[in-house]
Formats: sequence, structure tokens, C-alpha cells
Amino acid sequence: MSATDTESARKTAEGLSYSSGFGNEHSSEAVPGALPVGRNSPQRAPLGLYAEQLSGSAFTEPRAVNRRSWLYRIRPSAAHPAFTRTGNGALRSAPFDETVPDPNRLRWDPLPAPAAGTDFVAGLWTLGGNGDVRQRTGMAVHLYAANASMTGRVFSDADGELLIVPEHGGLLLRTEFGLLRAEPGHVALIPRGVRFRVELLDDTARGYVCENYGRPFVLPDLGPIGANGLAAPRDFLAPTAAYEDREEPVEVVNKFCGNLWAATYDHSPLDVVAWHGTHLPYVYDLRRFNVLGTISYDHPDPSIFTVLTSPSDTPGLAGVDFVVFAPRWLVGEDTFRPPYFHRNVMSEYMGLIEGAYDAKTSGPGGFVPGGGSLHNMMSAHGPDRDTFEAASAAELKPQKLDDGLAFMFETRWPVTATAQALEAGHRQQGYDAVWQGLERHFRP
Ligand SMILES: O=C(O)Cc1cc(O)ccc1O
Ligand SMILES: [Fe+2]
Repeated sequence: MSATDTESARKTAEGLSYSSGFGNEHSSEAVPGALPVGRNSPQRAPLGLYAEQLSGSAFTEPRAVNRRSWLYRIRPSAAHPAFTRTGNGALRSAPFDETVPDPNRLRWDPLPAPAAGTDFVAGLWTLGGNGDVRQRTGMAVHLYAANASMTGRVFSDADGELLIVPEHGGLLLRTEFGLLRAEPGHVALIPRGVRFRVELLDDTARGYVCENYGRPFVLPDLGPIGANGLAAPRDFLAPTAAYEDREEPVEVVNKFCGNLWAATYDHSPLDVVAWHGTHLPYVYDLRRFNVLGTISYDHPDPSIFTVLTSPSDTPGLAGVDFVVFAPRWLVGEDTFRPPYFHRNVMSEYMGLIEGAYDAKTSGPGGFVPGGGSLHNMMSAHGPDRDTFEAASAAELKPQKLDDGLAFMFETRWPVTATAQALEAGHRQQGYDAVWQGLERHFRP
């Protein structure tokens, strides 16, 4: 990628404007009058545009979960030649059956640097997942490492929505709905089927992606917490309409039932001049998360850190939760303050965006930014030996944890790793050792 590409992406990102709110109806027009008033599909849409509905739920789903957007575009998406199979690279999809589900605790260092000229799509590398793309259940954990902006091509995922978690390097996401800027510490969500192109705001980019095949992410219910707290709806930012009017070949890469397919349009499909609806991309700054925790004793369960949840058919049992461990005060009295030892019916993939995580030693060979751990259902885990020893002896003054930003994709189904993840050179060997040497202290 040339320095000028990065520079121009950066300049574009500076001037972005958004509209705020989660799950509500948004609307935007890049040209005044482009949005029809009072109806969705007039006989002739304004300004000679084509009207197109993009649905994210069945037409008949209850109003509370119904999602669709109306797009007013220069050319209809339907005007394209046949899609043909293209290479899947290091992308894998559910069902994950290359390997046997592994009860062991697994940990990885960051992805190695990619070959020159690797863009976001080419840089996707699947760690594992669960469910079945054809049944629209489950999730996948991907990582990405890129050093080039996407040029001449866009991506869309029919299999699920993409929750992008940058760890290194900013991203400019040019979507059908407009532009989003996602820096490390932000998350961006691209809904099922929405086309987008990723441009890099820095020379290289690295991060994580949760591909959610199931019900779209929503904000968790707050129960006795009350009307406020955790992620506030108004901190979710939708783009404003911005269109490309380009009559030139653009490759549309479509992830469909686990495979990549491509068709070359004779124009840019990011040609939406106006839109309104609820099936929308958004960004959220994790530092806006209102962290709640104990002000008396005991370490609350991490469900209190849920940013977004994808409900399954069983109330309270998420297909996948996105959970953030953000800076916070620890004040619990007579309390072991880091995450406790546990065996969990849910399966936990953890990543680190910045700094250190309070249950694990950082530094080489430890849990490091860009790395990740997989603690599958019922696997025994928790603080490593050094963390346990330090926290058991610590003086319990109020303590600010402000040097880390970690997250978890937590799912009701076990995560099966891909063959490339189990065999990867960056998989840490001997992770079990972090729990060795926990002394016996029992004195009956
Ligand atoms: O570090 C983990 O394993 C994640 C986690 C954090 C926590 O605060 C409590 C339980 C839990 O699984
Ligand atoms: Fe855990």
C-alpha cells in the first residue's frame, strides 16, 4: 500500500459524521431529496435511483427483532454477472470438523506478519468456531493481519454479521451505508450481507473478528441494574450516507455457506446515495463502556461486562456474548480480586487489545496483545500461578486497573479449532504450565 493511500484514507476518516443510537431506525441521504418521503418504493425513486430492500430478519419476525433497510442506489445490486468460486485462503467455516474438539486450554501468540500486499479479506485467518452456517447457528473466531488497503474489491458475508475488533492499526470501513472509522479500542459491526471495503489508516493492521452466524447482536437486558449502565445505546454510531459513482470493474467477494465466491461488477456497489432502516453497520468505542462491579465483596461473574449478546433459542443462553474487560476500580473487601478459578459450561475465546489482563501474566510467552486463549466448556482455568500468589497476598487498597483492554467471545457451544490453529507455529506450547506449582496450603 502506498503512503498516499494511507494518507488519503486518514484524511477521509477525519471528516466522518455519524448518527447515534442502537437498534433504532436511522436514515441518511448524501444528496438532498434522495430519500423518498412517505413510501419506500415510489413508482420512480427520487433522482433516478433504484430502490432496494436489504433484510436482516424474515419479513414476519416480531417487530422487536425485525430488521431491514431500504437503500436508494445508482444501480441495483441485481445487475451483476455470475459468482464463481475463488480461493478461501485461511478462512474456514462451520461446521468445524477438521479436528476433534479439544478439552485442553490453548493459547496463541499474535498472527505472524503477512506477505506484502495482504488486504483485510486476504488476511483473515480462522481459529475455530461452532454451529453450522447452513443452519444459521453458531460463530467463528477469526484473526486478521493486513498491510494493504482493499482496492478494486469489496467483501460481504451472507453467512453472518462480522464484529471487528482492531488491536493494532486503524481501519476505514467504506460500507454501502457510508464510512466508519474503527481504531484499536473500538469495535465495528458489519451486518449480514452488507458490502464493505477496508482501507488501512496505518501501515499495518491486526485484530480479531467474531463472525456471528446466529441472531444479530443486541444490547443485553439490564434487569435489576436499571435503565442505564454497561454500553449505552447512544454510543453506537451509524454512518451517514456516502456513495461512490464509479463505472469501473469492482470485484465483489461474497462469503456464502463457508466459501468465497466472486463476481466482477462493472461499477462500484458502494453506490447507495440514501438509505433508511435498522439493518445497519455501526462502531462503538469500548472506552465508553460503563463498567459495573462489586462495591462490597466477591468478584461478580463477567456477564456484567457484556457489551453485546446474540441470543439463542433458550433465554439467557447466548449463541455468543461479546464481553469487555475495560479499565475499572477494584475495591472488593476480603476478596480475591482477579477472575476466580472456574469451570464454565460456556466456551471462552479471549483476546487482548492493549496492556495486560488481570488474570494472566503478560510479556513474552504470556497473554499478549494480539494473542488469544481458548478455554472450552468445562476446562478448568482462572488466574495463573503468579497472579494467584500476588493477589492472595495483596493489600486490599482501592486499586485502579487502567493498563488493559481485554475481551471475550463467549459461546454456548464448544469451539473446535481449525487444523491451522492447532498446528500454527504461533500456538504456544506448554500453556498448562502457567497453572503448575500452585502450592498445597491445606492445613486441617
Ligand atoms: O478470564 C477468564 O477466564 C474470563 C472470566 C473473567 C472473570 O472475571 C470471571 C470469569 C471468567 O471466565
Ligand atoms: Fe473463564
